[in-house]
Amino acid sequence: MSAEVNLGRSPKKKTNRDPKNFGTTGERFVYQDDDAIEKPFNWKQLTRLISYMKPYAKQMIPLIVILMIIGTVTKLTVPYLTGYAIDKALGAEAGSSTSLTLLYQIAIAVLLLYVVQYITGIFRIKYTNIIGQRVIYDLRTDLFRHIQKLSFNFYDKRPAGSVLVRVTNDVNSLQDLFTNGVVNLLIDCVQLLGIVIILLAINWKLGLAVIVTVPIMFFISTTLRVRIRRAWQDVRAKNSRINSHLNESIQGIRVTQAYTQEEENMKFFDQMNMESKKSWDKASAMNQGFGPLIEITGGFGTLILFWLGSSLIESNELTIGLLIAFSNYVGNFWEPINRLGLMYNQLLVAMASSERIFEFIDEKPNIADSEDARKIPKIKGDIQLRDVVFEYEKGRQALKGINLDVTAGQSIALVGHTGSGKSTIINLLSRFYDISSGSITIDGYDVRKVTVESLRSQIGIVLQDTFIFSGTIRDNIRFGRLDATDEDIESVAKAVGAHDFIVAMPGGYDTEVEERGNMLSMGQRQLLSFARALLADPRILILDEATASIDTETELKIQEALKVLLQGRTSFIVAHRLSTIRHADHIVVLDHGRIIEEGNHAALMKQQGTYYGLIEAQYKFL
Ligand SMILES: Nc1ncnc2c1ncn2[C@@H]1O[C@H](COP(=O)(O)OP(=O)(O)OP(=O)(O)O)[C@@H](O)[C@H]1O
Repeated sequence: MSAEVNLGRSPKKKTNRDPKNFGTTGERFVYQDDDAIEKPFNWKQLTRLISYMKPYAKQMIPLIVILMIIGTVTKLTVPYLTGYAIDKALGAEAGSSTSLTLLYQIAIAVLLLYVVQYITGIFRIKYTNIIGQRVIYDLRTDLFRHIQKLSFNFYDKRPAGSVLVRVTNDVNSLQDLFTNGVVNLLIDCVQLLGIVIILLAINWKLGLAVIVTVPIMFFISTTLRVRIRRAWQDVRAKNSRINSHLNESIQGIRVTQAYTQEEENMKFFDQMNMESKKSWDKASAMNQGFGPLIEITGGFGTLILFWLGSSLIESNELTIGLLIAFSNYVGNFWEPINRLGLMYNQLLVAMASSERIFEFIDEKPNIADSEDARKIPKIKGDIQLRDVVFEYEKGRQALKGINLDVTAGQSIALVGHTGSGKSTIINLLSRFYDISSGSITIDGYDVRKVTVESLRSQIGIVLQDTFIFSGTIRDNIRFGRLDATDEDIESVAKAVGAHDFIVAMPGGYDTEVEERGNMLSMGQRQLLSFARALLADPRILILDEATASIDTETELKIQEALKVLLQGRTSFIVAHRLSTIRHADHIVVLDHGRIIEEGNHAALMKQQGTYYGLIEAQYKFL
């Protein structure tokens, strides 16, 4: 696109007003909950997610696995050595005597094991973080590259906020899974297996008795955690509704005060605040119950251990040292089970996030080059519309058979009531949508048969809602043609009459403007967007004229700038100002998707038809 396209401004957004989707329903304020926050397991999706690790798998995964195995083995050796020390060095085993030398040796061995465990842990975390960060980087890049290609109809159906949430929150929520989750899952499984084997090897009877508590533990850890997490999610959802309401209230404070709606507003706020408090109380109560419940189950395991263990010691089937080692292993048991419960939770959330991310990645742009698409050569600017029919949604025609012949260099003003189809025509010319039937040709080339890039790069678009990106004024103009020199930029700014106000700004062309250019006036923003379009020097120019009223002086400046901008190009203007309409070579009057009148201003006024009525009604004060 040679000039500017504002994706944020989708003309007619449809919102899903199904009450089922609303969290808080009030008569006036309705805040929609985000999509599902968790989804059941989906192996295919998980495999697809994990495939993002593939590029790094060869390099790092073997190393991580080795570090993980060393770490686990060292960890699991310590309890055994402790038991051994008690039996052999402290003489707890029948027939053995106290040996301080052996005790020191074992203590040094334990210390060394801890050091090894610490070092392997550091490197393992380092490498898993590297993989995690790279995977997230790749995923974010893929997603951003893809959403930039998606067509207008995709954005028509989705509020900008939901797209944003996917690129930020959903990707971030996968971060934990990749940095710790996958590796921890492996470590925990290996550790659990190791402990089970050791327990059974030390004493199978005691081992079996203790392992019985595992399913209970696992059940508590997963089920209860799921419920606790949901409760906290509910708290977050309620808080985010409060935030939405706050945001809306503050933004609309002038209207609220003007209509004395403060009390009414307060009632809604109070209701939401109360809901948030209730959900917090609930979540917090559940949270407090979790720890003690785990401890009680742990205590139950210890009870079995000591009850059965003591009788095994009596019958000489177990030594005191081994019983202590056993109890240490059991202590180590809960840790991985607990983490697996956490991991299970993380996976459910990751499933929902990845589903949403992949839904975007799998969305095919509607507007894509056909297989035999060719580059359109340098455009002259002859345009033909033949029986153009278009529907945004099946069965509702926005254009009902438009025929139009435009010769290169002509300026066409599109006028008509709101919803008559003006914006639709300009959207179709640059192929933001494909027509349902008929044809649109530029210099004899059907727009569907040429590459989108070659077409759009020769069409400039200046939208009503001028989009200013954060950066300098110079950068904003340069957006029209990235290789333009500073001299080119100044020369187009001068040509459209923007130079004077730019140099009067504190930093001149290097003044930083905020995103959306709030520090610039409407007229200044318009002039900047004209400069941007002029720099791009497109053969066809599409202009959606701003409707906002501006003072007469700025109006004159804009008209002057327009003259420069339109010179020598074919232009389509969704015109709102009488002066613009009057200067157009050809005026097309639309009504309910049809052309009902066309000609120049004088001829159309003479007809005393719809155009005459429109001008009389809308422009008589200008
Ligand atoms: N993205 C969309 N999805 C569905 N229908 C749409 C969409 N955009 C426009 N329409 C419908 O198509 C018809 C023509 O709309 P269009 O935006 O072209 O009108 P317009 O003449 O430009 O109006 P305005 O002067 O208000 O901008 C209208 O009935 C409108 O509701």
